[in-house]
Amino acid sequence: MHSRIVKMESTKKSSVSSVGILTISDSCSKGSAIDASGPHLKELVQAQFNPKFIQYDIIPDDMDKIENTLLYYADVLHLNLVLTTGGTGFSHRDVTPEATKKILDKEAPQLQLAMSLASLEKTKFAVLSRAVSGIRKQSLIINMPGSKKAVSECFESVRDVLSHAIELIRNDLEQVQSVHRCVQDAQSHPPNKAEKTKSLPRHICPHKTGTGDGIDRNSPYPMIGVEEARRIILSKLRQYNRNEIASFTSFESPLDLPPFRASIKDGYAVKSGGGKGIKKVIGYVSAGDEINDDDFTGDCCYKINTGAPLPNHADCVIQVEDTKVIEIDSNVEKIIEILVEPSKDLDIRPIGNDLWKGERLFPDGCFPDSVSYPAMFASVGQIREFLQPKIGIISTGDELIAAGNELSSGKIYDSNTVMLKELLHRFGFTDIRSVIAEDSYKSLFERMKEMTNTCTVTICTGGVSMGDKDFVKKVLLDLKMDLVIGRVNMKPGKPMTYASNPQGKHVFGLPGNPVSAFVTFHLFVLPALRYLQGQEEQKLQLSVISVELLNDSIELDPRPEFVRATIISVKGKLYAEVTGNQISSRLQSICGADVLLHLPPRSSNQTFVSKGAVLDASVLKHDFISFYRNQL
Ligand SMILES: Nc1nc2c(c(=O)[nH]1)N[C@H]1C(S)=C(S)[C@@H](COP(=O)(O)OP(=O)(O)OC[C@H]3O[C@@H](n4cnc5c(N)ncnc54)[C@H](O)[C@@H]3O)O[C@H]1N2
Ligand code: MOO
Ligand SMILES: [Mg+2]
Repeated sequence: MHSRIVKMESTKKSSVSSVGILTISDSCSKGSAIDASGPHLKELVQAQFNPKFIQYDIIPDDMDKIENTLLYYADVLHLNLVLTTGGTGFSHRDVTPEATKKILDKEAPQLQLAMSLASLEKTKFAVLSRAVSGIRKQSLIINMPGSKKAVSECFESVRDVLSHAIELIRNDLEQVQSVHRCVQDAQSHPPNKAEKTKSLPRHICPHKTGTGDGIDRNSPYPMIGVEEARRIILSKLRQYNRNEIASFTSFESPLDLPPFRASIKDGYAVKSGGGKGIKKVIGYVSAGDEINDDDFTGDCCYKINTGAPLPNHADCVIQVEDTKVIEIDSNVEKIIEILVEPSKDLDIRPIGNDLWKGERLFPDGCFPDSVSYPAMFASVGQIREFLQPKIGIISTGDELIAAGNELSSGKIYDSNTVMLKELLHRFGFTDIRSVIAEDSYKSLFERMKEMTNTCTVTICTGGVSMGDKDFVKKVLLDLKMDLVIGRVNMKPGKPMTYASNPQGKHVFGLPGNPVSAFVTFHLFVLPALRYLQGQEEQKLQLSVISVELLNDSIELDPRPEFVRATIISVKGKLYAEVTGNQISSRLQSICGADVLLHLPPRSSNQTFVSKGAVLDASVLKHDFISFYRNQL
């Protein structure tokens, strides 16, 4: 897919602030034809709406690609308006309407009628268009034919109603989503019928999505679920960084291992044809010796060590335990007796037994990690470090003083930088730089620009919530990054922010509270870093186990909660005990934290979890069992 993001400064306000233009054409996608209708649509859209953001792509006439791109535009980019051009006719490759119908929530046939009537005034061939229009989530999607003239006519016939159509879609869905969120956050108080109507949203939802200014001071960012946030981040990584990820299937061994026939035992190299009995010891072979090519008779043998190269004319090794010394002189064995019948190839590791020349270092389904990757390369003579994404840490805050310095009034020590560095080391990431940014727009803008220029992943802490010095989101938008996550429905970590750009740069704006940063690092940053190391997608998240709760009772929060807990093994069964007060400023709650317990959000039929509840828990470290006991 050829992809280009065009962003413009807005001068007049329009409700159409983000537009997708999708050219669907085999020949334009291959480069054998030049797309005229897509760029023309872009000019028309720009003149009509002056949107802040236009996403323009060219893809072939392929059902799956069309469907996936439309889903990406509607579900991930949340574009207001999506105009497709091409693939609407009668030829066998034309499948745009079929792919579009598959993803629409509602059809809007009158838009097509308006466009058809306008086109029919110019040409009777307009009846040969099968285009469809409709709504998916908050996006209005309209198919148009694949010529410059046709898109002009079609756009002209509907352009005056598009802005209003989008206002209707956004208001409607905003309302529904706000109610849904309130239900999620406070399920003990489900909205009644009146509350669901547009004019009566009386229930004050603490997490409702607003404009963030004027009288509506709620965050303008929708609060999405943890799983949805993970999906969005992964889709961005796949979109922007897939090609950078090394394919482990391509590494082949340049040599055989072992490179020679090697003895598996300490013993005697013999000719199996010589049978058992008395043998004259005609030499000693140790690991590292050259391969011996001298022929010998069946009544002779070589003393040999494990790993030593087998003499070329021997075909069997008899271990020391199956022999007897008959004659020895000054510690040098002269004659021995073989007590068992020798058999060909016994205790010999053939050439290429462990890895043969041309064999893949990392077979299918077996992905390397920070140990096996450099070790496998070293075994075939190559020095290779495991993939190390460049990582930048920015801690924001005028209050921060680095440990080791004197604390003055109103200041606190910076623990986030140290914690994140140590976590990165724990998980094998070494290419790290860090900086502290002051709580000013200028300072943060400069630090963020610098970091995003040099690093693939920037982990920023603080400055993502609602304060007048919380500049992270604004800076990311001004750096023209796609800010696709502004809040997540979780505790702690609600203001978690994520943005990326087509250059494959990713920024995680973690909340400043130290425990919120700890939790969101594990749930969102670590999987992204693992992706960039080439890890298998199923292995990006922390391992999840089942544990039994030891605490008497824990009150549930309206948000799903990730609670730090210590693991106790009682005869192999795993129990979890919460690490004290869980307020997100109390760093001490990560002391002794072996897992993050997943607590469900409060609901009308569940307001707390009690002792004995079986819960999922994300494992934070390898040595995750703190105590072993015989009984509780
Ligand atoms: N009006 C609202 N206020 C807040 C909301 C909200 O929804 N509405 N959300 C709260 C939640 S939840 C969190 S979490 C925090 C997130 O705050 P920020 O990401 O904006 O972070 P800061 O304001 O910069 O700092 C918060 C807190 O953390 C301390 N901090 C920051 N950096 C460090 C560091 N490197 N080492 C140690 N401690 C650090 C900072 O001093 C503050 O105490 O917002 C709530 N507010
Ligand atoms: O989500 Mo904040 O992280 O509750 O403290
Ligand atoms: Mg703040």
